[in-house]
Amino acid sequence: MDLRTSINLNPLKPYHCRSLTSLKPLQPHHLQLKLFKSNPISTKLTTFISATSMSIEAPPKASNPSFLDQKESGFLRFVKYHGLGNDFILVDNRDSFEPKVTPEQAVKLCDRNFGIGADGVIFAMPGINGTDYSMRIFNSDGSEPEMCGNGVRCFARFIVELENLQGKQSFTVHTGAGLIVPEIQDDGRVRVDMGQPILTASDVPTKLKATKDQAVIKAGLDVEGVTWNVTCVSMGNPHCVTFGTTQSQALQVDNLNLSDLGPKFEHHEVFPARTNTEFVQVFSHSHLKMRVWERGAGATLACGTGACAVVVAAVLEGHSERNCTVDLPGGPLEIEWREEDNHIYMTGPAKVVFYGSVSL
Ligand SMILES: N[C@H](CCC[C@H](N)C(=O)O)C(=O)O
Repeated sequence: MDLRTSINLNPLKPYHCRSLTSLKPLQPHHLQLKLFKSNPISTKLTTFISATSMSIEAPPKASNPSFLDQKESGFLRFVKYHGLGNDFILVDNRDSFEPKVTPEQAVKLCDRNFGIGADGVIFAMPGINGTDYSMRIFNSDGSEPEMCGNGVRCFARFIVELENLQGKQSFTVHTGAGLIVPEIQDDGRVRVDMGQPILTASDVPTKLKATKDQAVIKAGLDVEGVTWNVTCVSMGNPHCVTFGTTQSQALQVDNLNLSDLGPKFEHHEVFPARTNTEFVQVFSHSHLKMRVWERGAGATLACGTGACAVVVAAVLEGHSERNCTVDLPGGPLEIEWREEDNHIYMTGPAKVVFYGSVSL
């Protein structure tokens, strides 16, 4: 893999690194860093930099689409985005329903040591059944989830760049979770209609016995001898939300060892499609804090669908109101589970990190 990166990034947050032994290590000469002082399109000046010193400005304005239009044979152009540190490689796939990157290539691209580094790869594809666009995503382990909340905010910003749109914009997006409608707000954040939560146990899916109206609410889940109280919610993708164990009802989420706990939930036999797991601390009836172990991606800095599932579980268990701020390690999301239409609305940022091209 030959990686060429034109960097317009804010200082990268320290990320967890994934070690994948199956990858051939990149040779130093493979990595050609180009620092664009401004918009990568118009810049003639490129400065080759030593890796030790980088003073980098964010681009003065979003790049216009010609960066992505330029076709370098054998190279895939991409834009790196993040939503509260949950980061993605975005690919302009509007000309085809066939992803330009295979799941196996996605694993290599997502690797934080030998690739670009990301929690997933997201494809902007043509619309389906009359929607403006469709979105597909591969997790960093190559699996394909139904939906991604932080990802769809990045997707919306990406579309604005590609189509050179200005101001408030809203699109219809077909996803594995059904119709999703993101809207760019005046302050640049993205508000997303995430649809309705799915609570029927068999649809999450989970084999746990329903505790109320076919839903699994505050049920006991045994994880290596410890019984956790869990509520299971699907946002198109499965979530297991816990506020504590039968021994300790009030979690201190910063004290949890997610690397140890997370996989035990993700691969638990009661979750036939695996699960994302959210560990939640309640600050007040409108303020929650969570950490997440994501299916197919591990501990991430944020999870949009997870934050939605957390508010649903918090309301159902009586911990919170329907309007909440959810603090994630990467920052806060505003979540509203609206009673009138039973839809969940998520509002949060999505930021460009850098533009690049990579040979597959
Ligand atoms: N790993 C998740 C997909 C990404 C969800 C998360 N990044 C979000 O923002 O919703 C899954 O396999 O269901």
